[in-house]
Amino acid sequence: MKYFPLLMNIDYKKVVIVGGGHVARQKVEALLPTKALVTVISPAVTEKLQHYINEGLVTWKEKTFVPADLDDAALIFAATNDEEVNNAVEEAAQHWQLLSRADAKGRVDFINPAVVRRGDFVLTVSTSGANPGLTRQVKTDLEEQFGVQYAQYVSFLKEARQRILQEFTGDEKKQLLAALLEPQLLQWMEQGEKQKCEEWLLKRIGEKQ
Ligand SMILES: C[C@@]1(CC(=O)O)C2=NC(=C\c3[nH]c(c(CCC(=O)O)c3CC(=O)O)Cc3[nH]c(c(CC(=O)O)c3CCC(=O)O)/C=C3\N/C(=C\2)[C@@H](CCC(=O)O)[C@]3(C)CC(=O)O)/[C@H]1CCC(=O)O
Ligand SMILES: NC(=O)c1ccc[n+]([C@@H]2O[C@H](COP(=O)([O-])OP(=O)(O)OC[C@H]3O[C@@H](n4cnc5c(N)ncnc54)[C@H](O)[C@@H]3O)[C@@H](O)[C@H]2O)c1
Repeated sequence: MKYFPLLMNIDYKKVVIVGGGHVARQKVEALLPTKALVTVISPAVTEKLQHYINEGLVTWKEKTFVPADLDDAALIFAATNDEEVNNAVEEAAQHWQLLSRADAKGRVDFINPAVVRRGDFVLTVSTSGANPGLTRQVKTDLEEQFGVQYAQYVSFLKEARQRILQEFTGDEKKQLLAALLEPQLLQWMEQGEKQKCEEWLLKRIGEKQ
């Protein structure tokens, strides 16, 4: 299967997860950084999920699945350990609702990549379902390769780029945008020397207007 990768804005959209086990917990954790409105449908939930429910981060309907649970959902996760229930979720999902089945059976509108988040910097990995274990392994490698300092680095790059776009045009703009990716800036950020990055920028583009 050739999946189409994208980063989706699901803020304030309803997301229904059917099932309250470890896989449901993984899906919830992937959704937590967003402002999606998440409801879990399940007679039981894991301890971690119970914690998110207590914190008001997720709504829990303590019951078995019925089709009306999917009303108004933009995204649906069928994540129970019972293929019949996952089939019932699939049957109840409207054509305009996007469905993901954790058991990878039947209709699967989307699958979930592994995600490494460093602020605005987001790395995703998938094997298109071929081997989720490899996906996890590569994610772990990426976590090491792209450490937490990337959040600050990308935040600096964002602000610097916005200023360049506002204040320069043509070749000058192109050259400044290219210079911004000099390895030296990342090295300074890794050494905790953000000030040097700011100075570097000021030297090239002048004081803030
Ligand atoms: C990335 C990640 C995100 C997430 O879960 O959201 C994710 N699986 C993760 C881990 C993981 N999953 C499994 C293992 C055990 C090793 C193994 O079985 O290989 C491990 C490894 C571990 O946990 O260490 C078992 C498994 N997974 C699926 C099936 C059903 C099947 O393939 O038939 C079975 C067998 C169940 C059974 O035994 O019956 C199916 C899917 N899992 C996917 C995503 C989608 C394709 C991802 C891709 O393209 O590679 C897809 C198709 C659907 C979906 O769920 O979206 C998450 C990364 C963790 C992280 O981020 O750290
Ligand atoms: N995508 C992945 O990463 C991945 C990994 C492992 C397993 N899986 C698949 O996902 C399934 C779920 O795995 P798990 O580890 O979360 O299982 P689990 O046993 O921990 O959890 C299953 C959950 O489904 C709930 N449930 C059962 N019947 C229900 C119903 N009628 N209505 C609502 N909820 C119901 C249970 O209460 C439980 O909370 C597995 O069976 C497997 O097919 C996927």
